[in-house]
Amino acid sequence: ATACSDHVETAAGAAISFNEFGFAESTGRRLLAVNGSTRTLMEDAEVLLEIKRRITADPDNTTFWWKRQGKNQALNPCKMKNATKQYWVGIDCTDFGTERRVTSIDLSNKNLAGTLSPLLGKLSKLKQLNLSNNLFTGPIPTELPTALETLDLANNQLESLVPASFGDLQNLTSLNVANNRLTGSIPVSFGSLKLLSTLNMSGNNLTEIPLELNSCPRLSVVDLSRNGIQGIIPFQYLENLTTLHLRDNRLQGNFSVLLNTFPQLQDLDLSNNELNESIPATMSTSLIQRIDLSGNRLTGSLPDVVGYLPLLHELDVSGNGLSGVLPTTLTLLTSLTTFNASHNDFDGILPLLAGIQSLRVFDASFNNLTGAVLKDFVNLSTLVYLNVSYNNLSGEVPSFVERDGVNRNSFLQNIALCGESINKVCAGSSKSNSTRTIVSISVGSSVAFLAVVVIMYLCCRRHYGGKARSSASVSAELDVKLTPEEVRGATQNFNNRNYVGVGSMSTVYRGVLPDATVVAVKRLGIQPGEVNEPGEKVLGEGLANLAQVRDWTLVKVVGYCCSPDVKALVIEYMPNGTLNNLMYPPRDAQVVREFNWTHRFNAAIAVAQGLKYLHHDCRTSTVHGDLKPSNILFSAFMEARIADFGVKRLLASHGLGVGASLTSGYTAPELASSAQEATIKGDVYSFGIIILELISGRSPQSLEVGQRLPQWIRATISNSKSLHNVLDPILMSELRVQQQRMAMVLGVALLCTRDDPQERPYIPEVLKMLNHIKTRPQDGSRRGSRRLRSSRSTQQRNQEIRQEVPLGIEITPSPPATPSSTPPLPTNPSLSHWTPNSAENR
Ligand SMILES: Nc1ncnc2c1ncn2[C@@H]1O[C@H](COP(=O)(O)OP(=O)(O)OP(=O)(O)O)[C@@H](O)[C@H]1O
Repeated sequence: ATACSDHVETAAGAAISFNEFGFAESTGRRLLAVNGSTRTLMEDAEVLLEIKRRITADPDNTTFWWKRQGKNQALNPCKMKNATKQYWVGIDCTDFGTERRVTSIDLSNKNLAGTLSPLLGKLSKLKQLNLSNNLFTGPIPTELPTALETLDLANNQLESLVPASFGDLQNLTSLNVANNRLTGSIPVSFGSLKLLSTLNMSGNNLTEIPLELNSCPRLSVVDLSRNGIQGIIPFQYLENLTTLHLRDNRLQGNFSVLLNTFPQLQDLDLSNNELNESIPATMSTSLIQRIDLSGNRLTGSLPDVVGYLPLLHELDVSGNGLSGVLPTTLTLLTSLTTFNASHNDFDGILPLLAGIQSLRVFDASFNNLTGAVLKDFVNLSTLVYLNVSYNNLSGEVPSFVERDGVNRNSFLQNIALCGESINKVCAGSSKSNSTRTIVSISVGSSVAFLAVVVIMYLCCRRHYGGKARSSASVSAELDVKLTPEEVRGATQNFNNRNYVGVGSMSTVYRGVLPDATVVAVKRLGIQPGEVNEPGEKVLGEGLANLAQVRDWTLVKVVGYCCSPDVKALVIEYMPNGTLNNLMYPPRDAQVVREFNWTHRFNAAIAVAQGLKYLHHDCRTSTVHGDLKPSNILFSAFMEARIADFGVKRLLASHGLGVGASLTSGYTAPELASSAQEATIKGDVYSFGIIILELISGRSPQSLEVGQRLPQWIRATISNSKSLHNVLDPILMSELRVQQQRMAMVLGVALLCTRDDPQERPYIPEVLKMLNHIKTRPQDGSRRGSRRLRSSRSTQQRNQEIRQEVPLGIEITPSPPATPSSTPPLPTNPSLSHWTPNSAENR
């Protein structure tokens, strides 16, 4: 009997000897005393049977032949030469003198579910273990085979602390436990892994990287992205490090050491962290090829030194607070393929990159760049994506060959740019705008309407940095009216193949415009003749107005069509679908798993930014009036944007769709019970419900009749004094690390959903609170004392939040920091590959 005898008893219960074919035979003796490591093939086989026993689902029958076979009930896990069937799939053996032993298990991608046997560690000769891409749950066994060289448990649902015993795997060269639910710190024992070369622990809930990783001299590829890792970057010197990915964490502090003391570094990704220093002025990593610092809070300039990195081919510093001119040394980067400096405060002229014959992607949008666009640059034949929109560029855009990604959309919102290629007549030019469909604001339409359009346009188009626009550019940029032929052409005559989804008043189709822009065409369900001719004209004007409301926080209305038989809005296509798609069936398990707290919190902040824009940053406040998850759409980079602003109200003002009531559960009580017009405080209520839904995973429509989500949540937490009973189970694994934030965000949502509209905060105040919660240190330490100028004092609001969430969780009152100008945008390429509509349409 041994400590593991319970497992042994379930095994064969008979001793084994080899027959002449190399098969083992039962001899009737008890077989395995798994007191230490396995010593024979038979003992290896017994452990494999125990591993199999822990597998609760094997839909492809992968382990079917893992059993005794033949007349003699022989047990041989090693594949016989030339065997094509009836062998133990996934097992490889190696000869050790006279004996064969199990040295490799590969059960990757087999849809297996179950738990990992603690006996795994007994396999004394096992060198390779690959159980990746399955559905294993439970903990990683603390005892693992000490001969292991490669261990791959990625893409399962393993849930535990990272065992300190990993440090005993002295032969380990590659460890991959990405995309599980591991928590806690990486153990300091990792410092003993002297042969470790590849370490991938991305997509877990890890919180700390130990300094001891610097003692792993062979480390070459490290990926710790998408965790909740806080604190400073601890790496100091690793001679062989080539790839370091730390994106989507909460790392702070200085990173100059990475660019100066890692001689082999080629690929550095620190995107979407909380780095707030400046980019180092010296860099000595001469092998570096890719640097991604996007989505941080970097300040200062982009130093000249980047131009002296001879092999650099990808540089992304977008979404920071960088300023100054773009360095002229960029022209020296002869291998550059991708340059992204968008969403910063750069000024000066566009760098002269026409000589870089490898350049494929150039994005300097949302800055303050000035000067002209040069002919050689725009005609660079390698360029597949160009975006210099939202700058102050001027002069005539030289003629160029339009192509995917390089077209007139590359130059949007530069007041002083003109030229035939962007359909805007240059002052003094006699050429008229000819071929394209400029909205012809008909002679018959009233001057008053034009004034309305111009005012709406001016107030609701905001440069990223809030710059005002002159009316001179307005008429030329109203290039949004499409003919029914163009809309039919884009959607292959509304072919069902292009069907995306349907709402109460419209059907949405995917479409492609002649310039290859992929769009969503929202065809309004208005029958020919339902609107008379004058009404149609006014409706067209209303749609044109909607197309002018533009901000990066909103789903862009690219154009509209208003003819007797086709009334449609042509909208930016959002490949990651709606918030509903991400949270509820039919949905993709991987997507759900990845729609974690960070994504949800970022989505809440993005929606608050969008509402702030609509309510307060326009000169004329715009009420959304129908905010709900199906009107929050996600871009390819998982940025949440608001859609459908004002559509239902526009239709209602024409007596259309009056039967299509506002979606229950999201409408504020004062509006649901009266015929009152939508209000901004009504939007705040709907927003609060959406946050409650993000936290609880419950749609207000899933509750019993008469029950409301805020009341249900208030009652549940005041009874249980715990977040457990209200939290979406998918977020449960993050609770320990994010508890304070979750509680505070919940408190904000409950403030927003107070019954009395007067008691609800305005959205800028909500945004400040959310930004503050996002930036506050997890340990609750206090920040500076800048005060929030709002209708209520910050202390009062903090007090209210705590009243709303009586959980016994310490919520440290501290004044909100001024929100950063550009909150980092979440990126998640794997989500962007997912097409919600394919699932939806099944
Ligand atoms: N811009 C877009 N990109 C991708 N998919 C979209 C886009 N706009 C809408 N959809 C999809 O089409 C569906 C129908 O959208 P629509 O706006 O017509 O209705 P809704 O907002 O879902 O409902 P309701 O009309 O009741 O408010 C959405 O649920 C979404 O899945």
